[in-house]
Amino acid sequence: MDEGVWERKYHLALERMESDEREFRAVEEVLRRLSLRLAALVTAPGAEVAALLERLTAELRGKPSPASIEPMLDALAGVVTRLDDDSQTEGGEDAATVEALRADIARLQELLATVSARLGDVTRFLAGELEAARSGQGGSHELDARVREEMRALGEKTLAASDLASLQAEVNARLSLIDRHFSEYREREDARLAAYRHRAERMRDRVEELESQTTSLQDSLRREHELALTDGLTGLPNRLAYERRMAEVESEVRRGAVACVGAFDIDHFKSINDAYGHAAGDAVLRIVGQTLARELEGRAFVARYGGEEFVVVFHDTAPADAEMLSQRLCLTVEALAFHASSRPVTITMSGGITRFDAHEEATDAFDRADRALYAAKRAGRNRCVLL
Ligand SMILES: Nc1nc2c(ncn2[C@@H]2O[C@H](COP(=O)(O)OP(=O)(O)OP(=O)(O)O)[C@@H](O)[C@H]2O)c(=O)[nH]1
Repeated sequence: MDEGVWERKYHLALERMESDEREFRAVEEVLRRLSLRLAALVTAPGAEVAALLERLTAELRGKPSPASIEPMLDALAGVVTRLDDDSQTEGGEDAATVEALRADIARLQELLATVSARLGDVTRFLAGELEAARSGQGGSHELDARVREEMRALGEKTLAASDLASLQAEVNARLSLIDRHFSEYREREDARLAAYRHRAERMRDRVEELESQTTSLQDSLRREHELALTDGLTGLPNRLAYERRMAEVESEVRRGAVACVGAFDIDHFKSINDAYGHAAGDAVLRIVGQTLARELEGRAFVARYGGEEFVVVFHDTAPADAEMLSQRLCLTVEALAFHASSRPVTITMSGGITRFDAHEEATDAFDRADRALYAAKRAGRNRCVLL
C-alpha cells in the first residue's frame, strides 16, 4: 500500500478515535447529571427507591459485558416510571425532576448505543486494515488490545459499582486511560511515519545514485565500444568494424542482395614516407580516408583495413557500378591538392573490386578483391580492376 493511502487511513482512524472520545465525554457528562438526580431521588422516596437501585446493581452484576448497559438503563427507566407514577399520585411534587431524569436516561441509552457501535468499528478497523498495512508491526494491535482491556475493565467496574458516584469515577479513570493510550499510539505512529519517510528518502537517493552510475557506466562502455571499432589515425571504422559489417552483408547477400567489395591501396606510399616523413604519410592517410568516406557516403561502407590499405563495401550496387564509382574515386584522389614541405605531392591510389557471391565466405570475396588490387598495381597503378 502506498504511503498516501496509509496516511489517509491513519488520519481517518485518528478522527474516528477523537469522535469516540467526544462521545465518551458526553456519556460522562450525562452520567454525572444522572448520578446527581438519582442521589436526589434516593433521598426522597426512601426505602423503595433504594431497593430498586439494589436490584438494578445485582442485575448488572449478572451480565458482565458492554451490552449489559442497555438492560441496566431499561431497569433505570422502570424506576423512573414508578417514581413518575408515584409523583403524580402524590401531587406531582417531583414530576419535573423525574421527567428530566427520564430524558437523561434516554439520552444516555442512545449515546451508549452509538459509542458501542463506534468502538466496534474502531476495533474492527484497527484489527483489520491498519494491522495489515503495518505488516505485523503490532502498534495498532497493541492499541486495540489496550482499548479492549479498558472497555472490559470499565464494564466490570460498572457492574461492580455500588453507586453512581463510584461508577462515574470509574468511567472517568478509564476514559483518561483510553485517551492516554490514543496519545501514545499517535506519538508512536508519528515517529514511525517520520522514520519511514526518512528511509524512503534515503532509498530514493541511493536509487538515483545507482541510476547515474549506471548511465555513466553505459556511456563509458559505449565509448569503449566505439573506440574498439574506430581507427585512431583516420577516424574511419577499423578492420574489426569491417569484419562485423561483412558478417551482416553476408546474410543480406544470402537473402538476394547485391554487394561488392573493393580493396584500395595508396601507390608508392613508402616513398611518400621516405621523402616527406612519417607525419606527412599520416596526413596522406587521413586525407585519402576522409575523401573515400565523403565520396561514398550513403552508398558504401568505408574502413581502414591496415597500413595504407582501405576496404569498401558497396551495398545494393552491381559490379559495373562499383567499378565506375571506384574509377571516379581514383580520379578524385589524384586531383587532391596535397602539399608536403610546401611542395605539391601527387597521390594516386589503386583498387580491386569484386562481387560478393551468395555462396562464398566474406574472406573469399576480400581475397579476390585483394588479387584484383594487385592486378591493378601490376597494370601500372592509379586504376581499378574488376575481378
Ligand atoms: N606514415 C605511416 N606509414 C605507414 C603506416 N602504416 C604503414 N605505413 C607504411 O606504409 C608503407 C607501405 O609500403 P609498401 O607496402 O611497400 O607499399 P607502397 O610503398 O605503397 O608500394 P605499393 O603498394 O606497391 O604501391 C610502409 O613503409 C609502412 O611503414 C602509418 O600508419 N603511417
